Amino acid sequence: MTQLEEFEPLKNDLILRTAWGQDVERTPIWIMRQAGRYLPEYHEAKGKRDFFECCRDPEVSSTLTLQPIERFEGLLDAAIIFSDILVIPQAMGMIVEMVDKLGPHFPNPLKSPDDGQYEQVMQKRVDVAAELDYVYKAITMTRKKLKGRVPLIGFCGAPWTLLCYMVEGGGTKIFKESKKWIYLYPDAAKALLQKISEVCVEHLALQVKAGAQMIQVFDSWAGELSPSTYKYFSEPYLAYISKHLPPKLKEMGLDPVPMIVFAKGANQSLDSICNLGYEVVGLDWLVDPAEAVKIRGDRPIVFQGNADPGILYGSHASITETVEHMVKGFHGDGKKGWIGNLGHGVTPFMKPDDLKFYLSEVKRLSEA
Ligand SMILES: Cc1c2[nH]c(c1CCC(=O)O)Cc1[nH]c(c(CCC(=O)O)c1C)Cc1[nH]c(c(CCC(=O)O)c1C)Cc1[nH]c(c(C)c1CCC(=O)O)C2
Repeated sequence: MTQLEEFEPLKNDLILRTAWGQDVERTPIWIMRQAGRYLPEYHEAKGKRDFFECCRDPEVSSTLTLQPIERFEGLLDAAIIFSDILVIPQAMGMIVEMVDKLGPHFPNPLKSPDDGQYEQVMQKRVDVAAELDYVYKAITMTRKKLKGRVPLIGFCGAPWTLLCYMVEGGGTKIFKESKKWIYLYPDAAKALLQKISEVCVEHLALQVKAGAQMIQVFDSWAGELSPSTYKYFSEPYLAYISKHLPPKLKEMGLDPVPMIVFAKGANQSLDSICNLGYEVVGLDWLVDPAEAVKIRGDRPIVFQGNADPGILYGSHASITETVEHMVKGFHGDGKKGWIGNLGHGVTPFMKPDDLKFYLSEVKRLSEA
């Protein structure tokens, strides 16, 4: 039994049926970063609160999660809990701040295996349930407020992407520290990746226990690795998560949930990503839908994506054209195997009405 009694039954389970590989009536759709700064109501609800303060307040987090569901009523087929991938480094004992207009900042990033911080992070026994209790409270509260309108997605960052943030101390264009870790201290990097992976499994399992009905692992920096270093520093840990989450859920008396992996920029490894044990593989816009379908072959993998988010800066005619191209490419073999999304998140500069048009075009053209 995954469902706590107080949750209403789902009125729209299209995305779950699609993720499990069933034939469906149309393509379900949700959007990465569908909640956030491009929505005026986000700024209003957030007020003067700091970003992580919003994540830590279940009432605020659930309000922000529901905003796109309410604005785009009937056009989104899933909600994603308002939280961040960087709550895991925080749970592991690191300080992370969100600096306005700059993004995340770690005042004390991990510098080398012999700085005291690394030792501390590696030694710390992480009590995930206690540290991230606010995420689970937000999920349970959001499930109640959703009243079964659409399923709720939980998520975490992939070990490789989290390592990048923990050693860089924030965003970067050159990945100097991350590359130093893998090329100078590969064993220490692998030990850290393993430790992060274990926290990821626990965090995902507890999100499902709290009410998440599907999960996504975001490997936003997968594209910074070469095919061979990706195999060594990212894939084994993505595989660790997909291998250990289902038995962990079983042990906790919970039903399995569909798992999505999004390894942005790692399209050269798409064939092996299709073997990682996830039901759904998220695609960025650098891979053509028909090409991805060819690489998938007859494996029962569902794709998610993948229009260039930049189409939302363009005309409605170009949005329609892009959606037609995706429908043709992904639906080559019938109305299954595709969850609509963009190839990455919406940006603060996009107009909600243009996103609405994209959502309605996927709906219209995929059911035709
Ligand atoms: C890399 C990453 C992060 N966080 C996340 C990723 C993976 C996805 C991706 O690749 O974009 C994931 C994430 N972050 C957020 C969500 C919430 C749910 C949703 O998708 O709507 C999710 C799923 C909220 C957020 N996370 C963040 C915001 C903006 C916060 C604000 O300034 O109000 C939101 C709404 C902040 C954040 N958090 C992070 C960064 C780099 C930033 C700053 C980015 C920027 O300035 O655009 C780390």
